[in-house]
Formats: sequence, structure tokens, C-alpha cells
Amino acid sequence: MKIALLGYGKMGKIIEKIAHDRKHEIVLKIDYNNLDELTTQNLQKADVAIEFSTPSTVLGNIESCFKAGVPIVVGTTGWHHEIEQIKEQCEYHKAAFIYATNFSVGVNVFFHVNKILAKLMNNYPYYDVQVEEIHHTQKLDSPSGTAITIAEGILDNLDAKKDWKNVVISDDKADDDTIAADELLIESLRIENVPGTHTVIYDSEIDTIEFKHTAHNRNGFALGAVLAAEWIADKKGFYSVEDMFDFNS
Ligand SMILES: NC(=O)C1=CN([C@@H]2O[C@H](COP(=O)(O)OP(=O)(O)OC[C@H]3O[C@@H](n4cnc5c(N)ncnc54)[C@H](O)[C@@H]3O)[C@@H](O)[C@H]2O)C=CC1
Ligand SMILES: O=C(O)C1=N[C@H](C(=O)O)C[C@H](O)C1
Repeated sequence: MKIALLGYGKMGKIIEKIAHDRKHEIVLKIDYNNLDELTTQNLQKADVAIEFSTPSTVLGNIESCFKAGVPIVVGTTGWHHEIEQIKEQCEYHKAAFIYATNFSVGVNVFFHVNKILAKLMNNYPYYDVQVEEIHHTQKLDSPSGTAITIAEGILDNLDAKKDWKNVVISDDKADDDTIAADELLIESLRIENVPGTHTVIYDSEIDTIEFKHTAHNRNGFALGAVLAAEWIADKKGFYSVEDMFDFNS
């Protein structure tokens, strides 16, 4: 398969290696230094594009792929409030699109079990719940996309929580740590070189239940993105990674 990489930073470079290992060819690599090469003609040399850029550039890149008729895998986070308008654009262009806040298999298992756990915890209202995420200091968005997906999984299944609220912890100080009983706290910490750690914490006076995913490196995210590219290449339509893994069947 011929792949275009839109974003050639930490993730783009690992995706390139895994794509080569799986016998794919990289026909276009776009980063901040060669944006002039992001043309319809160049995009159309690829069977599929994989987008890991920045929250402020991802929407333009999605639109370019839709217009060029190239299926696109989107891993960039920090833009998901725009998801409905992307879905409409995808349908309008009869395009192919798949996205995930986290492409790793382990995290997608975690997402699934998180929902089951939240439903179960309705029976034990003396536990309060919060989410904690830790990432490297270059990360542009807070909370992480993964933490938002985890929070949405809890809000959809645990009656006590109605909305999430993010608190960024820096130098042991929180920016605004007031939280209502029906709000789900997402704490964000930034620590040098952490690829991504997410914990769901149910705490009571008696004990604490912690459900945690720790990424040891970025290989799982990158492999998942290449698997998504293989999956979407011959499809049309708007998909999320849940459609690819389908743990319910
Ligand atoms: N969904 C998932 O599984 C994962 C998502 N991510 C997300 O992927 C994104 C990228 O992460 P990293 O590679 O760590 O960031 P990075 O900062 O290392 O790389 C971003 C790259 O985008 C390039 N870029 C800037 N403007 C661009 C444009 N207009 N078009 C194309 N590329 C452009 C930059 O030059 C840079 O090479 C972030 O939003 C991050 O949160 C990261 C890991 C896993
Ligand atoms: O920026 C990152 O590095 C990561 N971003 C994603 C997110 O925001 O959840 C996925 C992963 O945690 C790494």
C-alpha cells in the first residue's frame, strides 16, 4: 500500500518504520518544513493518508484528503469538538475517514472495560471517581484525547457524573481545583518523556480501586494507526476505531 504521512514528528517517524516493516511504501511525508508539497496531485499518489500533526492543522489536512478522494486515518487529538462537522464533510465528499484518540490495542481494551466498570460502580455510590492522565511536556492539548474518551465512557454509564472538568497540575499546584459532586475530575500532569499513562480511580473511605494503562513507548499507537490504514483503504464512510476493533461481537 502507498501511504502519505501528514505529520512527521514523534509519531510520523515511528509509523514510517512500522509501515515499512509491514511492506508498505511511504510516498509523501509532510511536516512544518514542506507544507508546499501538500497538493492534491501529491496526495493522490497515496492509497491512504495517516494524519498525526497538531490540533490547529488537522482540520485543514482532513479537508485536503476529502477533496483529493484519499482515505484518511486521523490520530491527532485536541479537535474532537469539531467531529460532527467532519462527519458531515465526510458524507458530502463520499470520503473514507477513521479516527481514534488512541490507536493502541491495549487502550481500546481499556476503553471497553472502563465502560463496564462504570456501569457496575452505580451499585456502589460511596466510591467517587476521577481520571488522571500523564504525558510528556511537549504535548499541546489538555486533557489528552484518551482521557476525554475515558471520561465519556464513564459519563455514559455512571449516573452520578454529568460532565467532566479538567484540572492541570503543575508544580504540585492545580489551576482551579473546585469541583462539583456531579463533575468528573480529569487531572492532567506533564512530566518529561512520558509516552502516555491513564488511570481511572474509584476512591472511598475504605479503599481505592485503580484501573491503569501505561504506554511503555509509542509503538502501540503507531501499529494501530497502520492497521487502521490497512482497514480503511478499501472502504467509504465515517468510522471510529471502535468499528475496527468491535469488542461487542
Ligand atoms: N491517536 C493516537 O493513538 C495518538 C495520537 N497522538 C496525537 O498525534 C499528534 C502528533 O503527535 P506527535 O507526533 O507526538 O507530535 P509532534 O509534535 O512530534 O509532531 C507533529 C508534526 O506535525 C508537523 N506539522 C506541523 N504543521 C503541519 C501541517 N500543516 N501538516 C502536516 N504536519 C504538520 C510538525 O512539523 C511535526 O512534525 C498529537 O495531537 C498527539 O496528541 C499521539 C500519539 C498517539
Ligand atoms: O500526545 C501524545 O503523546 C498522545 N496523545 C494521545 C492523547 O491525547 O490521548 C494518545 C496518547 O496518549 C499519546
